[in-house]
Amino acid sequence: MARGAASERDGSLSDGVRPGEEPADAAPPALAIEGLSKRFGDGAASVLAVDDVGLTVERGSIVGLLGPNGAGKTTLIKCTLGIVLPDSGSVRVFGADVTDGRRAAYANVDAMLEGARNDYWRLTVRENLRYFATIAGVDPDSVRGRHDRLLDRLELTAKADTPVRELSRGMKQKVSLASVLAGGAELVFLDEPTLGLDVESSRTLRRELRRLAREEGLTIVLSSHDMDVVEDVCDRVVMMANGRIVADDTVAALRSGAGDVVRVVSADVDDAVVATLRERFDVRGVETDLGAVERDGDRRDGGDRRGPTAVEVAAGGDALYDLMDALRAAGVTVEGIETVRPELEDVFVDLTGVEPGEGGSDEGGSGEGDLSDAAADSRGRSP
Ligand SMILES: Nc1ncnc2c1ncn2[C@@H]1O[C@H](COP(=O)(O)OP(=O)(O)OP(=O)(O)O)[C@@H](O)[C@H]1O
Repeated sequence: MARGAASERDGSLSDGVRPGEEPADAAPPALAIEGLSKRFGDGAASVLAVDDVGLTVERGSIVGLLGPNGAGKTTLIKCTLGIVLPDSGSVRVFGADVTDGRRAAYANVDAMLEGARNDYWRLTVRENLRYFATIAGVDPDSVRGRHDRLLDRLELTAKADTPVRELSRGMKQKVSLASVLAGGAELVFLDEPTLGLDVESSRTLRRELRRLAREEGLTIVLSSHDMDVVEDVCDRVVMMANGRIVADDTVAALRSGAGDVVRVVSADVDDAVVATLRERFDVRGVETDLGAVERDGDRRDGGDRRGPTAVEVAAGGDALYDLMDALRAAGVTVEGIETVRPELEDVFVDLTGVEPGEGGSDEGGSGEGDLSDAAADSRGRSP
């Protein structure tokens, strides 16, 4: 995003309190969205991509935006960034209404949308950081120390003077993140920031995101289909489906609120028993004697399976008694029973009806190019 006279702080991203200002705890949130709606097209063929969404993101927090393909995440982010004009609703960034003054409101906002595509590949890593600091309105010499720290923490120091085009994909992605942070943005939108990264690079990037939020007060809105990344990094998760927010809570609260799932172990649990249970209960997983787990019909075991030995069933409260009755009626001698904590992925499937990364009610894309194109346009650059 174009940034105006961005701050030239060299060690911290957070504003602190200046004389005459309200204390930090009274400061407006980094992002406040109210009643935001966006419909594409007219008449019967129109799509209500975002449907009356309200969302507040506190300073220094990391919020994960999740949802199946077509849920409205991209449109919501585009509306928030001013790339798409919403039909109704308001967006305030650090208290500033974006319709009152776009340039000022977005002064400390930036976005990394599909990673490496936004960098200048012919420039070196350090030249990219200096360039993006400059277009953010910051003298690059004044933030040299900040750039050194970013390069160090993202393990890019050895490549600082290498043209970006010569780097691996993972490194390019880390350069993109560094570029986004080079000018001192205080609110950043990161679209699939770890997509395609190897395990080590992903870990480095996650660690740096956590540190930036915790130590420097950076506010991050992160969209990802990777539940591990979301669990690892995000303070809070906002799930969207069909243009609406269907859940907004911490990972722990979402998992604990998902209801009890019990795991029943027994040599008597075979395919016939599982089929019987499926008629009355929500069977979440089946564990075979080979140790493979089948979830929601997606079998991942090999060919030589002899049959399940454990089954996971959603059975909180009275349903547990019903389950025990059903097992007894099916001639199953229970060898072990335990409560299983649902994964964030289970919560996602429950709320949206689809697996992460799959389409929701609409398989169509945005129809107007992806976010990375929009971001590149808004920043006036091309790789
Ligand atoms: N420019 C457009 N014209 C028409 N329909 C659009 C346009 N942009 C988005 N849509 C529709 O709006 C809905 C929400 O799309 P959006 O891209 O915001 O979802 P998403 O959650 O970001 O999906 P993904 O995970 O695939 O990126 C979809 O039905 C999509 O087809």
